[in-house]
Amino acid sequence: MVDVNSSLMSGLSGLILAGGEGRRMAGRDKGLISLAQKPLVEYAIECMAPLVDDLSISCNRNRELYQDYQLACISDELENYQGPMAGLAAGLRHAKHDWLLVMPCDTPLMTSHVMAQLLDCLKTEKTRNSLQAILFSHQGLQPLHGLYHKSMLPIFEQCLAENKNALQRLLRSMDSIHIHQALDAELSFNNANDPEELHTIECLLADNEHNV
Ligand SMILES: Nc1nc2c(ncn2[C@@H]2O[C@H](COP(=O)(O)OP(=O)(O)OP(=O)(O)O)[C@@H](O)[C@H]2O)c(=O)[nH]1
Repeated sequence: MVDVNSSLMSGLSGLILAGGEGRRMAGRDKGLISLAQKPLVEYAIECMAPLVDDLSISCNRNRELYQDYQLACISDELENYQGPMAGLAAGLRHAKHDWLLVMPCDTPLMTSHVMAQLLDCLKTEKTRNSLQAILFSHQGLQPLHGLYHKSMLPIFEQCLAENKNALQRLLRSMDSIHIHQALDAELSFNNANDPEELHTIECLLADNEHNV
């Protein structure tokens, strides 16, 4: 298990992606959907807050509700929904620091301990200077849980301008990406795309609490 405190670094920005259309959730704003009486975005805030010193929410609707969390709310500044790459670009544009730690709002079982593994990969000067992104692999590449460097911003902007917003395809074509095999992360990447998956996660959460 990674020690979160030893992984803390000064000068890290954070972003929670909550700006999607939620079509598989009947168009509902996923970050605000309740799981065990708590909106999904709150799970992500609790996971990220111990790790970063400048946390923002990427949201395109219900700004007034997200503002209750006293965090900066960043919209994509693009017409229509162009996918998570648009949220990442806006997040990097507004980030105070060179590195941005990112997670989506729909993985409430993700923990600070697992996310901190990415910070450990940043510890050596050599790694820090040569990389543009550090991402998890867990049953495949997980581009929405990662560390992105500011130098990715022009790349994202160009892709978006050319309507090439497939994140996986872009990242797989780059060699300045480090991929870290996630440890102790059996359930952490389970995401709630639709009501059925949300129910499954609710049961897992109840089991977890029961076993503590
Ligand atoms: N800022 C921003 N975030 C997005 C956008 N699309 C998806 N996301 C976020 O990326 C994560 C994964 O989103 P998906 O489940 O693939 O897409 P979604 O729009 O939320 O849901 P569907 O419409 O059902 O695909 C979630 O945290 C979303 O909030 C977007 O256009 N802008």
